[in-house]
Amino acid sequence: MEERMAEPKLVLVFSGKRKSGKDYVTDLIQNCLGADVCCILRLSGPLKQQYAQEHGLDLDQLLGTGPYKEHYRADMILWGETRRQQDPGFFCRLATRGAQQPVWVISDARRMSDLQWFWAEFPKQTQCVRVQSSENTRRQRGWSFTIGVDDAESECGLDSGVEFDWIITNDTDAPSLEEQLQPILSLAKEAASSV
Ligand SMILES: Nc1ncnc2c1ncn2[C@@H]1O[C@H](COP(=O)(O)OP(=O)(O)OP(=O)(O)O)[C@@H](O)[C@H]1O
Ligand SMILES: C[C@@](O)(CCOP(=O)(O)O)CC(=O)O
Repeated sequence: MEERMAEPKLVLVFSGKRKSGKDYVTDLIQNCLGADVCCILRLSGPLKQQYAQEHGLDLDQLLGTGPYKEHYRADMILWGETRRQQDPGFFCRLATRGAQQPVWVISDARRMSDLQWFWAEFPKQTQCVRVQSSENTRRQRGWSFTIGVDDAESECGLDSGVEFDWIITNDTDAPSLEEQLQPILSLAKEAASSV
């Protein structure tokens, strides 16, 4: 039985490479709109929860930004992929369960099957947003290329074949995030206030 209570007015599905700033940008959006209007949903949330439980790990650290998560990333990816092979929408359904706000921000789409799930469930509401940063910037934020992670579907699954509705460049020499996010915020405010 589906636990979802309300249909969202807008679903912003974010993707981007590691340390491109997906969390930073989506937090900014939520701060601008308010938590009563906009929720941040992470597909990796239920994945990490289940993975931590099965492996006796510290969920808070897996949800954080530090090296602990990176240590387990490759194995978490493989673990999640076995679940997705059986049911590609598994984590999408869990992550969106019970969401009530009119604007949903999905912070971490990684695979075409993630986008396809949102397009199928919410064809009118779904907009795809790519966050991009140069490798240099990402390195300054702690990224380093890892075989089995940065060359795998988890990081490369949306590199091509997607026409993003919006592309946000999160680099110091790009226009400010406030400026770049303006049209998305306007759209979200409009959607949230529609009946
Ligand atoms: N525009 C910015 N200004 C200052 N710091 C930033 C900016 N964008 C990102 N950061 C910082 O860079 C780090 C990585 O950003 P963030 O966690 O948002 O990336 P991510 O794409 O969600 O990474 P991951 O895939 O590892 O979850 C964080 O410490 C964040 O605060
Ligand atoms: C295992 C995985 O969910 C980790 C995501 O971690 P994060 O979004 O970078 O915090 C990535 C994946 O599902 O491929």
